[in-house]
Amino acid sequence: MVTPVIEVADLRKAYGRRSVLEGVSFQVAEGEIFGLLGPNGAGKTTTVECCEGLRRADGGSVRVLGLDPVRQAAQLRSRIGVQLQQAQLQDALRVGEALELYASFYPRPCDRRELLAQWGLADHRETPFGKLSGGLRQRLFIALALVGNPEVAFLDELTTGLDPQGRRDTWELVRQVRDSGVTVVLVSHFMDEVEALCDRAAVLDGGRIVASGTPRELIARSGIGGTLSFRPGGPLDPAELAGLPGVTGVEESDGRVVVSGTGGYADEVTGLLARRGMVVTGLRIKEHSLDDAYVALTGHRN
Ligand SMILES: Nc1ncnc2c1ncn2[C@@H]1O[C@H](COP(=O)(O)OP(=O)(O)OP(=O)(O)O)[C@@H](O)[C@H]1O
Repeated sequence: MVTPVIEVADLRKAYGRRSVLEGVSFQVAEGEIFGLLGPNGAGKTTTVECCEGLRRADGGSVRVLGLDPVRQAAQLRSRIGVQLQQAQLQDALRVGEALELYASFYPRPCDRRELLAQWGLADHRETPFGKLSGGLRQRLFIALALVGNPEVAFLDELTTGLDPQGRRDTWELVRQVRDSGVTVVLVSHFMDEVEALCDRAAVLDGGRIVASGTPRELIARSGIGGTLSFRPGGPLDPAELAGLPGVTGVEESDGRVVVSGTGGYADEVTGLLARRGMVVTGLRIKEHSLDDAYVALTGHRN
């Protein structure tokens, strides 16, 4: 990895006697969308707040853009953008006023008109915060995180409260933000979101990172594999299939053969069928999703 934008090493944090982070380490590269996943209470927000300089770690080290978020807070603050998890604004504050207020905290804020248009808020410039729908509030919070032209944006619960189309639109906008050179750290509960959006992700559980990598790597690492099923055109010995590398199970029902496996098991099965000259029909391959991998890695249903 080229010089990482975020370097977290052996991060430790306790609230009173309760240890929440027990040696968390990960790195985020420039210009990537990095996801932080984990069950409720896993310590995601605490980790991100240590990166933002909002919380002081008990041990370990955190560097963001090469800066110590606590000791060099003033320098860092102007270079990062933060979407607060349960952010609230005064009901009477208008959308345009909120953006101007947040822009005033930064030395090089972006063009507010463009930002409003980009996030579909142009027609709501004069709308008071209290009158915005849940979806528009969410878009405003994201816009507020970006108004300072940050080099790193921390987005927490990005699409909570958005409808399916709104979520997809938001993902596309976040990709554009990434493509413009901003590094994005995304705290998310939604596996489909991480799978669709993140270049890499880390799974936090029990105060530690239990796995990290691209969504594909996380699925592969969880060892859950997938299934391949078909109707054979002639007799086939299930024991022969079961003996192939990566195959973890073979079942037959209703004339269909269902082979489960991991790694390159599917290539092994199709190779065997080809060697036997076996014609099959109704071939289906089902790969497991990041959702399945998450359950396998953490033992929690999301
Ligand atoms: N200020 C605090 N004082 C005491 N305990 C806290 C404090 N903040 C968080 N905690 C506890 O620390 C644990 C980790 O919280 P944190 O918010 O970091 O987790 P999270 O993974 O972001 O959870 P969620 O997905 O529910 O937002 C939780 O059990 C929480 O109750």
